[in-house]
Amino acid sequence: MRPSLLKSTAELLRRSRGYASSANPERKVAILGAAGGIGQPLSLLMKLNPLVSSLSLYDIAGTPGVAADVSHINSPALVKGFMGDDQLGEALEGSDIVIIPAGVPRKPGMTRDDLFNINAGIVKALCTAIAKHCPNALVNMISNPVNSTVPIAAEVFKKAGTYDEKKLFGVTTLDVVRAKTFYAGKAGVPVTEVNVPVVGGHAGITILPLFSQVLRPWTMSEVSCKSDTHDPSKNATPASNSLSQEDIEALTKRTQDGGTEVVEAKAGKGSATLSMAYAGAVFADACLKGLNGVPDIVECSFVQSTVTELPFFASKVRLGKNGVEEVLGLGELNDFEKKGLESLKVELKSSIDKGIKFAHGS
Ligand SMILES: NC(=O)c1ccc[n+]([C@@H]2O[C@H](COP(=O)([O-])OP(=O)(O)OC[C@H]3O[C@@H](n4cnc5c(N)ncnc54)[C@H](O)[C@@H]3O)[C@@H](O)[C@H]2O)c1
Ligand SMILES: O=C(O)C[C@H](O)C(=O)O
Repeated sequence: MRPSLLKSTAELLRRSRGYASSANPERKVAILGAAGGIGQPLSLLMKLNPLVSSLSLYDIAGTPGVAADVSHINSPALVKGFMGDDQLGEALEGSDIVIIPAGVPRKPGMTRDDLFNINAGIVKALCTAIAKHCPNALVNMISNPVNSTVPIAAEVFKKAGTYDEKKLFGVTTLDVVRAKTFYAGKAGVPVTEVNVPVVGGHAGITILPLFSQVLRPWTMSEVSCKSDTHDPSKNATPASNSLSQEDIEALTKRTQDGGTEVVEAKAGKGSATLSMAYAGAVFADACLKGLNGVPDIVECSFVQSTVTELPFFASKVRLGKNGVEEVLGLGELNDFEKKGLESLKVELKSSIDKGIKFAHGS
């Protein structure tokens, strides 16, 4: 059979089996770094997402095995593996969302910035290919240091003439996942009744959880892989008043050091992979829902921003058909949070500047 006929037959089959509709159109998701510690469980979770019709798994090695394995799962997404530079273009072609967990992870004693020298080049090369092969895709950047890799991506896209600030996201969902879990554990409240905006960036003190705004989920109907629907009328739960300032300060530090806690526990075998895959899948699911026109999808993300004087900043973002629909403000901060906000700006600015400088080749 001719390849074009094969393709249209497969598409017809999928549609006739009810996998795509006008509300849930065909969606292609590409994962770059799919054979890695995050990439593999993330590939599994995206294969389970019913909004994905085509899943493209790319890495420099190991993807044929991962793709063959994941492809046997009886969910709708058609899985294809791609390996090496020669196949990157095909992997990206037609993608609606590109998720990037490619790059090296930390070992004990390292900061995320210590990864810059290797990961900056990887991200620059991958984003150059995205600009060429799927310039309209939403990009979910996981590779560290996120505070620098997102500005690198922006500069690469600007140079290629494809930059759209609505379509570039630093994935900071794991900070939110941790803040919710740690808060619920300490306050003794069900984790499903907790939501914590985490703002700033994704490294050390640049991670600022706003525990004064501990909210009931924004009408989250299910916990797993569901993004939150924002309802500003739902305000602080009584639980937000139940912890002492000392507890809140300890929870803030634990959230900021959450990545290091995992790096040390893994003792040289990498950083968070499973919780990150979960967080990455939650964020990608939110992006897919936004693209599909589901209203009021809100997640925290590190995006181009005017919330502060810094060009990129993580805060709550409303997602829509074009990516970022609205960057939401910080809300009211208490004195502790105001101090945290001022202290993080110097480090965050320096990481952003470092990324921009690298992208310009200086
Ligand atoms: N944003 C976050 O919250 C967060 C959380 C955890 C980890 N991370 C970061 O994610 C990255 C990946 O972590 P991991 O634990 O999966 O690492 P890993 O080493 O297990 O996997 C990385 C994968 O990237 C692949 N890779 C390397 N260069 C590539 C290229 N040019 N193109 C495509 N693939 C390439 C490798 O072959 C490997 O399979 C690290 O930078 C880590 O710091 C971010
Ligand atoms: O801590 C790391 O190096 C990985 C990641 O950024 C995390 O927060 O777990």
